[in-house]
Amino acid sequence: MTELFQIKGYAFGWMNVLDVLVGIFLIIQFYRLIKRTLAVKVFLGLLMVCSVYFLLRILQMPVVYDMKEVFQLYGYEFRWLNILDLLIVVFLVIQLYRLLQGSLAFNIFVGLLVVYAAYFLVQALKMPILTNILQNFINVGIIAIIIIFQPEIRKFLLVLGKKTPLSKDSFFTKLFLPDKFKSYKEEENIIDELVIAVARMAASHTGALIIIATSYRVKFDTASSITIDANVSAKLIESIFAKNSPLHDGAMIIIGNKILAAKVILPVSENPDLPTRIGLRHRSGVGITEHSDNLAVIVSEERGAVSYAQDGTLVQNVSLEDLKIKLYEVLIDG
Ligand SMILES: Nc1ncnc2c1ncn2[C@@H]1O[C@H](COP(=O)(O)OP(=O)(O)OP(=O)(O)O)[C@@H](O)[C@H]1O
Repeated sequence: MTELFQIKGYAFGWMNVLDVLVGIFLIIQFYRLIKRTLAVKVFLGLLMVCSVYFLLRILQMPVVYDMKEVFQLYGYEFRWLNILDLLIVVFLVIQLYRLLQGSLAFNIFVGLLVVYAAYFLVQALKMPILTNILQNFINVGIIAIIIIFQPEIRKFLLVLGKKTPLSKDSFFTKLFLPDKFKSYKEEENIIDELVIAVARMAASHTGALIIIATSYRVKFDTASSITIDANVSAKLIESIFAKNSPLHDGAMIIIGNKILAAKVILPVSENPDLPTRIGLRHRSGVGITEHSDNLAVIVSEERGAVSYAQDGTLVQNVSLEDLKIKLYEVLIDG
């Protein structure tokens, strides 16, 4: 095939262009296929990691790499890219620490770091047998890490995916996906109705557990639940959670603009770091958010306080204003 153009010594032909176009087409098709599911957040997270990876690869191209040194320290030369590299690594380690903090995986993470440190130590001390053993351990360790940290890796990619340029209000989305740039009247109405209901239930100490599911594939036990399938309205929410209502026990699931079900039994969180005084309503609210990007809104019957749970973290005693901001973040910015 004839050569079309050259970039930094690389020749590009028609096939390369076709290759890129087919690649882009497949990515767009795949995105459209999964855009209403939770997987889209993971996919966007992966896309972001890949983009950063390619960016870093490109930055290491000789032309860029030959930039002038910044300074010298004990005979080592430091370049701008070394500093950027270091900053990115520090940022990632901090993010990883924040993500794992408080979970069982954190101890495993520290254990793995110790193995790594030991490996570098025995290597520096030129102890071949130990070096070999630890090296093999580390090689297998990569697969072990993926298996052990599967929920955390998923959560990490979800967090990244939420902040990608494809978020609803990003410049990129407005420019290239104008159908997403619509008015959010319906979502704003849902938020208003929810906040009104929560305010009234908190004032009357009516216990409530509302799950706002952002993915259509929310999994819950349907055997015990009652299907509602009605528009979200403050009055309906209040009547469901009213103390003498036969539907008040358990959680309510909201998906899109519909109250999908009530009386739902959710998985209870087993996180030992949750405050000991909280009961099952709060624990099950946290439980449903641990491996999904649902938001749980909880009104305490005992204290009349409002809390929400997201990504397995419980935020207690939030004001109605804070709740509204969180709902905007989940339903509109998400
Ligand atoms: N697994 C579950 N899934 C959904 N809802 C649950 C679950 N377990 C308990 N609940 C709800 O929580 C209620 C019991 O709340 P409990 O007093 O144990 O929790 P709490 O967190 O202390 O809340 P409160 O502050 O309102 O008392 C039950 O009546 C039921 O409605």
